[in-house]
Amino acid sequence: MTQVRIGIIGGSGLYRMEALKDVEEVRVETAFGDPSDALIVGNLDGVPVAFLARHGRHHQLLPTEVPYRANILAMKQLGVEYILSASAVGSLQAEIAPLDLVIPDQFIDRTFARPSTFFGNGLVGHVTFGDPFCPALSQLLAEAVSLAEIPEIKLHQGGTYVCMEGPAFSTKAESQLYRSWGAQIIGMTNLTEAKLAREAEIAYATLALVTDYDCWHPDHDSVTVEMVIANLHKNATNAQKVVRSAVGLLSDRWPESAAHEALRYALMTPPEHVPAETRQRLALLLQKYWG
Ligand SMILES: CSC[C@H]1O[C@H](OP(=O)(O)O)[C@H](O)[C@@H]1O
Ligand SMILES: Nc1ncnc2[nH]cnc12
Repeated sequence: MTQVRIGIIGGSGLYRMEALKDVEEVRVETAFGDPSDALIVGNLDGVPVAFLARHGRHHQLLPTEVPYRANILAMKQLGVEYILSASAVGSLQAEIAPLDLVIPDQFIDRTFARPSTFFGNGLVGHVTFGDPFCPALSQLLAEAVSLAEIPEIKLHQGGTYVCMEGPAFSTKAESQLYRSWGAQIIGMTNLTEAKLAREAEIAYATLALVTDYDCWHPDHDSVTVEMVIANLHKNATNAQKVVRSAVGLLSDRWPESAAHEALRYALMTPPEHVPAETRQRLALLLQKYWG
């Protein structure tokens, strides 16, 4: 199978990368089912990458329905070591305005109806997740924003992303609660993806595109899909420029990441006590340590 080291996951409003050349649609089957869509393998300025539309190319999958495990495992099967994610988010703070960019560094997990681990079925593992985004990859993404020279776009480096279950947006009481917790942005997808990427030893960073003020701001209307889409259309081109320059930087540096060794001290169950079927299903993640 084609091998690529860089994966790109596009969220709401980013269903394809226009600058991708020599594209091939790869239907990847995984032990956790089919990914959201075919992976689009091609090259960005000569660098091989694999692109995946998180909700499917026609946006058919709810945040709860996205097959996150299959998506991450499909990336791993292609050889991906770094994932750049692009996501639409609401702002929970006045100084983070619609159309701004945020590179988050923390999460608060409010999801409750989706699998978020590869472990279980006789294999217990606990990965370190204190820094849920890869700091080196996030720093590189910030440099890519400067390199992309996007006029009048403000970048916020760092920030806490509240990951809610959805699909309905938050109530005002919830939105105020998250503000009181000091969180900066809100979305419905990234926590699950980042956790699974960590378990798969893939470095993960997010470029968050702010589309709205959720529903807490007294001077702005509550978020609607129409609002999100209108703002995404305005900055989807910017997102692609940033991702493109990030891929260029990444292919020069291939930074070290603690994520690449995340399973070294995470596996609790001795291999001889793990059911053969579970070992088989997770072979790609375990083979480095268990042969
Ligand atoms: C269309 S608004 C809500 C939707 O947008 C975000 O998606 P993604 O993270 O894939 O860009 C948010 O998480 C919700 O899924
Ligand atoms: N306000 C919001 N809440 C949750 N997810 C979002 N995605 C974009 N805006 C959002």
